[in-house]
Amino acid sequence: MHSAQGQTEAAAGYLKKASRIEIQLFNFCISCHGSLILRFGSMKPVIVVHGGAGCIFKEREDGSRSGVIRAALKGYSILKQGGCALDAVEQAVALMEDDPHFNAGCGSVLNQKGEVEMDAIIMDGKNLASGAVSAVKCIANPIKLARLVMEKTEHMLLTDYGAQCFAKAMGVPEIPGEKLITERSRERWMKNLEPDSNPHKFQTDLGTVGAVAIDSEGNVACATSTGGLTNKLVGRVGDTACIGSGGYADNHVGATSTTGHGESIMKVVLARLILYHMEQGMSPEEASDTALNWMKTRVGGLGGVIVVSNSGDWAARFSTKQMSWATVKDDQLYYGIYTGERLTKSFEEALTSEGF
Ligand SMILES: NC(=O)C[C@H](N)C(=O)O
Repeated sequence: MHSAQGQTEAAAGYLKKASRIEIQLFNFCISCHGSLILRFGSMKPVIVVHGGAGCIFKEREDGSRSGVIRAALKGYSILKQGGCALDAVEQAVALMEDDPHFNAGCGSVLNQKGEVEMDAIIMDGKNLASGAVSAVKCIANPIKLARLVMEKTEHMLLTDYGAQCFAKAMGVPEIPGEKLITERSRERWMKNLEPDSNPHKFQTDLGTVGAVAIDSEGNVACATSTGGLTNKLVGRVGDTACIGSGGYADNHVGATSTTGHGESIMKVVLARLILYHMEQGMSPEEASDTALNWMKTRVGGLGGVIVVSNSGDWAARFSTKQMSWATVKDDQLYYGIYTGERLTKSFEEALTSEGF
């Protein structure tokens, strides 16, 4: 009896192993609707980035547009050279963190005390590994620290002082907080401190950054980074650092990165909700619209999302007035800011015009 059971278990174990070997050899996956996606050879890489949903002031439009285009070109170049989705999203987001047009890294909005406190998350769709940091100060690229949390610790989220100690231990250079503060974010912070101010008016100019990608091996990844909300309470942690809210990536479905009103995004767990709708058979676009609409009607929150599916379909959708976004697929760049806007250029032409 025992030995028969033992044999059965051994056979089951062998089968598990055998099917795993097959999966590695042929790299196929069974989608949620039961259809078989065979990926002999390689996937076409795709990257989608966003520079935040909200209301982008006229004077910031050009900078915002060129910032997302540059980030998408950077990420796609990595993918085109055979780099992995994780590297592509990390580098694309780091580029936007360094760009003062966005509310992430340098250019982040200020908390009530006039300091920059940043949140970031990265996730690997291959094994669902993820790393995040929240309320971090005095580092240039929170997304790189989030990746170190993912790769060098057994944890998924480090915050504030602990994250700072970890950064030090990892040799991440500390920079003066002042270096992350732009004239614009200081002005806005001061305006919001005036007794008759309306901080909500300025919350519409959000500017969080994010990226999702699929690489030639069919692996997906996401990354999101933000300074959060203007004049937020010290220690406020937003959606960006929270897995399933600020982003989610799973090779079985796809990857998504979100932006918008963080507390609303957390209430509906927006990133995972989109992937859930895709598991139920919706396209990235339908899933995004359904989830954004749900967030609007259920909790009155507005936002934007970017999505890539595990078959390389993508979407950039928002319920706010604007969201800057850019995508590269099949060596073609697509980008826009306004609802319905979809401009296009070849990858090569864009590389030249952006001076890469
Ligand atoms: N700009 C944003 O997207 C804000 C971010 N979701 C937050 O609430 O922290």
